[in-house]
Amino acid sequence: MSSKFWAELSNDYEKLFETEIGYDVIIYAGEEQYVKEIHAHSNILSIRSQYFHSAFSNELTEKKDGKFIFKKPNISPQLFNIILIIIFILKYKMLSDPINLVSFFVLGFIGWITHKILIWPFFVSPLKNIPGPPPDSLIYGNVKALLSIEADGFVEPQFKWYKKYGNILKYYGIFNKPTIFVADPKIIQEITLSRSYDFTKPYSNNKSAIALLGKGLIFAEGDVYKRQRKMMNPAFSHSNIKGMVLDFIRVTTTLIDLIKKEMNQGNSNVNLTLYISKATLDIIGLVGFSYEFNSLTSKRICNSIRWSFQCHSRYVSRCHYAIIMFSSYFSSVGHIPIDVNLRYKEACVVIHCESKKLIDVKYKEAENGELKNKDLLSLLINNNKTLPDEEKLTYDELKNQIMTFLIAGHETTNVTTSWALYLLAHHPHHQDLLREELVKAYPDKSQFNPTYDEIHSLEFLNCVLKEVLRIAAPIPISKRLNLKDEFFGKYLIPKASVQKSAEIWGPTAEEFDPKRWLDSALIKKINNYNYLPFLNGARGCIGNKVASAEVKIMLAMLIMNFVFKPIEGFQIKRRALFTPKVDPYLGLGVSSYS
Ligand code: HEM
Repeated sequence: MSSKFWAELSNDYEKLFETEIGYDVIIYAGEEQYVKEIHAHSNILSIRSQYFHSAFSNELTEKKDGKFIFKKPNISPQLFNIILIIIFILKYKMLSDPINLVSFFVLGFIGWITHKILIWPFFVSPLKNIPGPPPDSLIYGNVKALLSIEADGFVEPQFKWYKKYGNILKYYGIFNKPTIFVADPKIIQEITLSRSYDFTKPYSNNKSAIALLGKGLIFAEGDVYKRQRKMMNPAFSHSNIKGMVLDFIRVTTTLIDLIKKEMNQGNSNVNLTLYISKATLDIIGLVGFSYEFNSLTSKRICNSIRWSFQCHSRYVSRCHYAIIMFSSYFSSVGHIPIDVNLRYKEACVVIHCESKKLIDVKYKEAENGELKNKDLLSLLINNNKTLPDEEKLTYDELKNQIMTFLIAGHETTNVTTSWALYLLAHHPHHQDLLREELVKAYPDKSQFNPTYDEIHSLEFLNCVLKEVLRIAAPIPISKRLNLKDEFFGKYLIPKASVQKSAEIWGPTAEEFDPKRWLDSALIKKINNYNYLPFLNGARGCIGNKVASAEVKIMLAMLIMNFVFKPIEGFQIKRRALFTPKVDPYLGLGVSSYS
């Protein structure tokens, strides 16, 4: 191809941008992992990279008042590319020279792949000098190591890297995409607190989750996010959460009855995974939207339960994880009609229909005045009615919060309770100490009916929960993408690493020891940036008080009723995916405590 060809192509490209999305366009350069301004369209390389970029990404960013904001292109990138191709074909009469046309695409593709996998990550990327592990493979970089199942306790792979390479390191993602891990409390403070709005959740990684959850509080950004969070904060107030305690107790009582029933049938080794998962689903159904999933007691798997479990099992499956990773490069991968994609799509449709039904019922009830229930959704609807139009949540935004609460509030508390029981079973001394505290406070367990404040006044229970969240954080990684042109492109904040650093937690940092939370010298060293199971700052977990009260009540009631022990010869591993799960399941020896 002649330089004239590229120069003219450059003009076409520029015109297209000018007419369709304005001149001052910033490309969110997926392949380069940092936002880059297109200063001029004269450079052949940048045109090539923009062209290929636009073929594989679907978001563009615009600069306004010095800030980068995400902007959907007026035309889809796919359409954009098709238009470009048609222009080439018409302009250069490529159809009359098919060899030329094919070689254009083949060479372009080979060049792009070589640049992306072999040249850019090692020789061009601004991250090239940051230390970190070498890639294990050209295709999946270090991702396989990150996803490996941990058999030796709770030490995540990134923690091993962090020990070797320091608290700012780089690993390679799919196609050797360099990604930064930060375990430096000062940088974490900057990202989560002082400049939290300069760092967004990376859209390309979250496309699949957004299809499921919609842009509720977890995935909203910018001003939309601020409006949603401001509007939703009051629903999570201390006084509202106090009212949820009875629901936590009611569901846990059913859970205890079921475990007792299984024991009465002669089973002393119990698979607790499904019980706990169902209990936390029932709880979030009640406190989230006064919805009776009754998953613990119902034999029939009704649609609503099926969609929830379906999306979890799909969502965490390795195959789906691989698809999520690859679809951040090739969005069409998520549309290939294979089983995993079809079932995921089906789950999304069912979820949206169920959420719509739920919200329509509430809207109808709300026509007759204020909703009486104190679940989160009712509180949001009541609050919404009082707000001026510009502050209100739209119908879709409210609908998206249903799935947001369900996913954010079910899996996290499920995983926390499961690991708490596992750890207490493996540390019988701490299990005994906890039971001692509980029995002292509530000698008659049938009268266990604590208030919100009473449950938080139990000191050792508090230590146990904090330690579980430190050693087995349910969300061990938060991903962020900088919107400003930073030296580093993309930050991954491995909470697990700051939460297990020997510098802060001492030589027993990797061990489960709830008593460390009684050490006043240690407490002085702990801050919001070296202990962050709920993250902190503007995007910290809105449900942290709900979660703490819920897990504490479940644990307290289970420990007052049962003694948990490991099953000899049965090995439990930690599956290092989104919320690290118990693998294959939480099997524990259970005996009654009376
Ligand atoms: C032990 C249980 C829980 C843990 C450890 C936890 C942890 C977290 C973390 C780390 C984040 C920040 C994620 C990120 O930005 O990368 C988060 C966000 C969030 N969590 Fe939780 N969570 C828990 C329970 C809950 C519950 C019970 C609810 C709802 C009832 C909830 C609702 C949310 C929501 C809506 C967000 C998004 C907040 C925002 O961006 O403003 N979480 N959670």
